[in-house]
Amino acid sequence: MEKKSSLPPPVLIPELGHLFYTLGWMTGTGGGISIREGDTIFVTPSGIQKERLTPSDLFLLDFHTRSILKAPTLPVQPSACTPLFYHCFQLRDAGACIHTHSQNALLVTLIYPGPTFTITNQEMIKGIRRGTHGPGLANTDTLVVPIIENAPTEEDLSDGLTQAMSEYPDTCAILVRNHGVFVWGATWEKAKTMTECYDYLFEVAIKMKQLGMDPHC
Ligand SMILES: CSC[C@@H](O)[C@@H](O)C(=O)COP(=O)(O)O
Ligand SMILES: [Zn+2]
Repeated sequence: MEKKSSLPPPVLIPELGHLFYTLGWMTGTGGGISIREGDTIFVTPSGIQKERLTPSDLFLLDFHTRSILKAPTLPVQPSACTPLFYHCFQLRDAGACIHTHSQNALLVTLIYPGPTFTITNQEMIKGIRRGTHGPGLANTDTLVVPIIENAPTEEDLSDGLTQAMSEYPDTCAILVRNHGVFVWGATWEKAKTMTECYDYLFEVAIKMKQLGMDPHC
């Protein structure tokens, strides 16, 4: 059983931003984090260093109307990823969504030129769920992650993201070529641990290919 965090999202999100920056997932202001708590969506501000966020930097939005309930005092907009986070909340019933610019995520989109990343026979596949609320996969299952093409703005990724969500109903992640990955989960803990498992598997696949090995065996 997972321990429930008592940290409110405005405290938790800056902590996660700092951690993800140290992992190289959210450098140069890239990436984003959003958490849903009931009818309130907490989202990172646009263009702000993720490792330096404070609780007062977070936006609070209404889940149904998308209107801003609370904004930082700084002249700043909610993350450009906000429409994509909403797709995760509204189409996949996510409780949290993490967008990283991890180089592992980016590189697999280059070494898998087709529409999906796949890997099998890895222990860490067991850390990924079949759909937002489904059971964990088996280590012998083939993990499939759709890859969509990048676009000039984050908002332009909406069509590709929603199409991939409907074509791959079991996935909890979507890769964006030359860009990064969106991962969601039922809770922030599940979104975080699955992002870690996905990133680990992306890195393993890159290294296997470098060694001339096949990630599908
Ligand atoms: C380094 S700029 C990256 C952005 O264009 C975007 O891809 C991103 O991930 C973050 O957008 P933001 O609006 O700052 O939350
Ligand atoms: Zn991005």
